[in-house]
Amino acid sequence: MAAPARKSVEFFYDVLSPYTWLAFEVMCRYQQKWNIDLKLRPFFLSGIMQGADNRPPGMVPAKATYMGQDLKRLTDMYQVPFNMPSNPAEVMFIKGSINAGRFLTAVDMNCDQYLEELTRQLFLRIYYRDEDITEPASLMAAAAKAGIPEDLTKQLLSTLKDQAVKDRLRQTTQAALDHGAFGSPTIVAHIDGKAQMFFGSDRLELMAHMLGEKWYGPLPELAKAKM
Ligand SMILES: N[C@@H](CCC(=O)N[C@@H](CS)C(=O)NCC(=O)O)C(=O)O
Repeated sequence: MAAPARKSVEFFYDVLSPYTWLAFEVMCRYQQKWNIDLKLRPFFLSGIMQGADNRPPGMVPAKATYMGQDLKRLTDMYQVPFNMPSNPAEVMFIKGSINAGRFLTAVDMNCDQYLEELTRQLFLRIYYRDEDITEPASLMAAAAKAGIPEDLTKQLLSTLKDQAVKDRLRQTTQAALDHGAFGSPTIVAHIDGKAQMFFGSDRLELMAHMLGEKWYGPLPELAKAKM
């Protein structure tokens, strides 16, 4: 009997979103375990908020307070080394992620073998070491940790204002909006010819159910070792 066809799962994300880091790490843990092709698709969360007429939950003071506690508990459970930056409002609402989004897009367009590790390194910068992700030197440092050769990084950084890169980031953002996105992470699983959209790091169990895959929790390796 032929093996069942692999299902494709698109992971739309912006590294400015701390919940997205959780979902990203869990999806990376599961990508070899499940019969899926995981496609990382960097988008621009501000564009999503605008396009969906939404606003970041962190702008509502009670939600911001709750999110701080929620993320602390969740990141412990998910084993993701999260630290809230010293000035989260500056990081999220002033500095933003346009350069990081364009850099991830350029990497996706030219050398996507580095995309997963570069994404992780950018998350580590903002949400572990409280470091900048907007300046070219910051992107250089993340790229070096992700193993991208220095000359290639310089060349990619020189394309951040190119129309092709801007258009691609805009198109990816629009593609997510077309699937009904209103925040990050937005995950689109293509199941039996139908695109199913899931929002949030807390919908992965549901997505596994829809995919017909087994869910072992956020730490599948540990769960396996215990069995
Ligand atoms: N419940 C979701 C929350 C994810 C979330 O709040 N994401 C933010 C960015 S950090 C967002 O885009 N929120 C849009 C909204 O809540 O409408 C989870 O656990 O992952």
